[in-house]
Amino acid sequence: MSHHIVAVKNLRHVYPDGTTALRDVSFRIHHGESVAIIGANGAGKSTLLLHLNGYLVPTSGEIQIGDFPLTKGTLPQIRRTVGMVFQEPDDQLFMPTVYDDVAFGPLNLGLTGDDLDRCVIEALERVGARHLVEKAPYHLSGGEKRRVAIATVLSMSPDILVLDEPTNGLDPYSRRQLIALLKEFRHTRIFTSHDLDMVLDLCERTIVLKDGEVRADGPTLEIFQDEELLEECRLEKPLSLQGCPVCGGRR
Ligand SMILES: Nc1ncnc2c1ncn2[C@@H]1O[C@H](COP(=O)(O)OP(=O)(O)OP(=O)(O)O)[C@@H](O)[C@H]1O
Repeated sequence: MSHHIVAVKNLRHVYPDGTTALRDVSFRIHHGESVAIIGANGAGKSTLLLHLNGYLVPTSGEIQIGDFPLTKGTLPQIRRTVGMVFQEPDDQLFMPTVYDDVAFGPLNLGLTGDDLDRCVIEALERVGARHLVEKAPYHLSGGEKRRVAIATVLSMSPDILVLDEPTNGLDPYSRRQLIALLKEFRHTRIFTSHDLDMVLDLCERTIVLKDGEVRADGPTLEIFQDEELLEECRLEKPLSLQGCPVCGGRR
């Protein structure tokens, strides 16, 4: 299914203040893959994700989503395919009620009436936020906002789900719920996270960014067992690989 491939070729991004956030990033992600993008603070993870549906424009290089190169002309099509959950839920929620926020995308696609209601409720139920439907987003707690932000994207039924730090601010129960939800999602998943146990649990493949470059790209377990690589990229092994006396340790 070529229409779900994400291909990034020689991507470079320089911010207007002269900061080079991405230097020469290339990779290909195929349909159904679950891929983590990890790296220390400032490695370029958010900058990279924001290119995947055109929120940032490359300084140079190319992005292809399925059969379409990402250009101004293909942007509407690509935004229907790639659902993006931002790092800050406040960047995603801007309507007076949770219902309106979750309905915004499907409404723009032409859904109305009972079909729209069903779509909104279903998306909220999937993230355990059905009870918040009438609330004002700015009254929600941080974790509730995050769940609703994810629902705004699920309501669009994207083929590719892109999430920036999805477990940030979630309590342990909600974190586990979210992991279960992401496991259920059968299409392509790409996300950044400092929650390396979640990465190990959810992603067969991990891309490590360092100073705006791909430093490693391969099977997640292999990456987490490469101590030199982790040290060089200022990363730590997931707790479950540290023989942690509290969590029992997998290895
Ligand atoms: N709008 C901006 N203008 C200038 N520089 C920026 C801007 N946004 C990010 N940067 C810089 O680009 C680099 C990469 O930032 P980015 O947010 O992509 O990193 P990150 O890997 O997502 O970090 P974190 O783990 O802290 O979220 C950093 O040096 C950052 O200071």
